[in-house]
Formats: sequence, structure tokens, C-alpha cells
Amino acid sequence: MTGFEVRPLAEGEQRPAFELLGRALHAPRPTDEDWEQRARAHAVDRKFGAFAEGRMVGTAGSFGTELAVPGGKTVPAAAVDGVAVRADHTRRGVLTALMGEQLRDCVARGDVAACLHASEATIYGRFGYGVATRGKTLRVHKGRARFRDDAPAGGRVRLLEPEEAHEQLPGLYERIAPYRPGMIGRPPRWWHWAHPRIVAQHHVAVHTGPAGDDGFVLYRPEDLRTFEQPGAGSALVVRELHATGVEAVTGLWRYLLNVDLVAEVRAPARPLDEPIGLLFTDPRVCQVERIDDSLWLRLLDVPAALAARSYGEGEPVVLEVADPMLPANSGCYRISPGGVERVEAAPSLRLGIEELGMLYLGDRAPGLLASLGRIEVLRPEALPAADTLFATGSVPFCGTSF
Ligand SMILES: CC(=O)SCCNC(=O)CCNC(=O)[C@H](O)C(C)(C)COP(=O)(O)OP(=O)(O)OC[C@H]1O[C@@H](n2cnc3c(N)ncnc32)[C@H](O)[C@@H]1OP(=O)(O)O
Repeated sequence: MTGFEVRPLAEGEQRPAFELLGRALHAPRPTDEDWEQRARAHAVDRKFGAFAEGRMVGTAGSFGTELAVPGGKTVPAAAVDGVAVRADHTRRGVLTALMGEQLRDCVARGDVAACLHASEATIYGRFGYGVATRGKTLRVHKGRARFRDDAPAGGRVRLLEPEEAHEQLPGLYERIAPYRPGMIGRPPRWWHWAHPRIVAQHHVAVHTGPAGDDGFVLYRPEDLRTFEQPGAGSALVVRELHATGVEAVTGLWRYLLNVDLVAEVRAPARPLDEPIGLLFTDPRVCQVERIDDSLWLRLLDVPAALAARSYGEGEPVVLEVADPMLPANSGCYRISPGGVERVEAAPSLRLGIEELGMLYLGDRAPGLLASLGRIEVLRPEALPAADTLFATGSVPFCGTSF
């Protein structure tokens, strides 16, 4: 559609963009005071606006970070946020134009990947993003929860005051992450913008093991009491839990389940392989309520992304990747345990950039996507080989909201 232009935001346009976003997300309009508090995290850098008749009608932003990929390396990545189009200008191609500008800008900056958390699962596939990590929501009923005698024990937990949390958590996160594919670095901008809002609404507890601080949890109480059930107590809702290992994870769960006046602990967006149920004498006290998409991944520089991750043992496979929005990525890549090279060879498997995002961190196997018709199989023997090559041995997890 014509009738609007997309350009980088100019200095002074951060607040209208922030208000546009808030309105699109049905958030209350920020007061001058709210804006004062947030302004320092709202640099114009990496932000775009769409303008029609002199007014901003859409916006999209990102911040630069590092994404952990299989094998232990990180790649430069854009964490995309603040995407919105004014309600009176939706479905006219404004987001499509913003995404195009943003992707080209990220490529020019040298970002190897872009990632985001989606408000709706129907928006971003068309721009090449695929679901690359998922999270499960756990609910543990405290009344019946008894830890097994052989469950890890030890360590201690201390509560932090908000000022202590501001001071201590950046260093602690830095030290214990990224420990698995899908985690992102948290730049100062994230700590200035997202963290204060989270800490204002949550309690923060840190676990200390034999080697020092090795995990932390942010949680808030939710009142379950009603007129009919005045003794229902509270639920503790976990916003974040990061730890170096199962001992620290267990220590933090022991702490949460030991807080008085608590009926249940609910933890959304946990790693799919976190074995909380197995800690209890009755594993059914821990229910998986749902599994949701978490991080959406869009590879921007396919050769660099494929070269950055490790591969399992297996016969080499030639993938043909199609990326209509960033055609420089389209082509054939030979993947082998030793590495990746761009080739002019007949492909064994053909897939789109969205599907490559889905399997890149190890969340989905090529065989699964092929069985759903999302990978075209030209040589059937290549499919088990691709499954082995792309297997990671760990479940990807993001754990940072933005
Ligand atoms: C990373 C984040 O920040 S997530 C937050 C995203 N923002 C929001 O959810 C705020 C509320 N929603 C909005 O502001 C807008 O609806 C947006 C940004 C999601 C979409 O903006 P639009 O300008 O309407 O998108 P655009 O017109 O470019 O749509 C492109 C295509 O996607 C489809 N599409 C866009 N949004 C949606 C949606 N929410 N659900 C289903 N389809 C959608 C359109 O129908 C269109 O399809 P077509 O090409 O087949 O015709």
C-alpha cells in the first residue's frame, strides 16, 4: 500500500512511539512521571516509525544482544521489541514495511539473527521467524508436595531488597548464563528498562551453593482468597528462575514451597526438560498446564549462523534454503559434522527460512518438520542424517522477556 513512509525514528520521537505501543497493547497511557522513568532506556537507535499524513502510525524497535547457539558460541543478534501499528491503520501493510526495513537494517549492522516474543502466533512466520524455543507452565500443589529423600538438598536462600537486586542480579545472570542455546545476553538497556519494572512487582531470592551464588528466582504472590474461601492462601507466580544446575533449581523450589500461606506455586515458561515433578514422592503434584511458544528466531545471515553452531555425527547433507525477503541467504549449504560450506550441488532437503529457525537451536528435528510437509525431502536417506546432524542433546530455552 502507499500513503505512508517508513524511516528511522528521529530524536524526540521516542515518546510518541512508546505511547503508540502502549495503546496497541491496551496498556494505560503513560504519565509524564512514567515516561521520565523510562526515557533513558528509549534511545532512538534501532527504532523505526511509519508515518502517514505527518503522524506516526506504526513502530518497531530492537536492541543488540548475543544469542547462545548449540555448541557453546554466541552470535550477534537483534532482540526485536516494541512492534505496533495504530488500530486505525492495521492490515494495510504497515507492519510488513516496518519488518522489511528492520531486517535490512539488522543485516547491515552485522546481526546474524533476530529474535522476539510474539503477542500472537500468526504474525511473524511470514517474515521468516520460526518458533525456536518453547516453555511449559508448571503448577505445584503445595499441600501434597513432599520432596523425595534423594532429591538434591543443601545450600541456602536469601531474599534481596530491590536495591540489592538491582546491584547483584546483572552480575549473577552474567555468571550463570548463557548456559544453554536460546538464552540471550542482557545488555545495560535491558537492565535499565525491563528489570526495574520486574523487580518493582516481584520478590527476589538468591540461592547460594558450595561455589557461591548459583541461582535466583523472581516471584510474586497472587491472592487466591475469596469470600467463600477465606483460607485459600496465595499462589506464588514465578517470573524468572535461573540457576547453574539442578541443585540450585531444587533449592529454589524448596524455598518457594516453604513460604507460609502459599497453596501453590505456578511457573510459566520453564524449560521443557526441567524435571521438577521427579523431585517429589508423588510426581503428580507437579502438573504441566500448558506449553507455549517462547523465542521466535529469524536467521539473518544464514552462512554465519550455520557456521556458528555445532553439529552431531552423521553423513553430510545438502540443504536448500529459500529466503524471499533476504535473498542473499537463498542457496545450498552442505552441513557436515566438521562444518558448513555453501555449495552448487543438488540438495537433499529443501526448506524455508522459517523452518530453519525452528530447527536451528534444536527445538524441532528435521524429520518432524518433514513429516508435517514443512521440509521437502528430495533424498529420503538424508532425513535421518539431518536429524543426527541437527540434534543438540539439550533443550533450548530463552528465559528473558523483552
Ligand atoms: C515483538 C513484539 O513486539 S510482539 C507485539 C506485536 N504488537 C501487537 O500485537 C500490538 C497489536 N497489533 C498490532 O499493532 C498490529 O495488528 C500488528 C503489528 C500485529 C500487525 O500490523 P499490520 O500493519 O496490520 O500488519 P500488515 O498489514 O503488514 O499485515 C501483514 C499480513 O499479516 C497479517 N496479520 C497481521 N497481523 C495479524 C494478526 N494479528 N493476526 C493475523 N494475521 C495478521 C495480515 O492479515 C497480512 O496478511 P496478508 O499479507 O495475507 O494480507
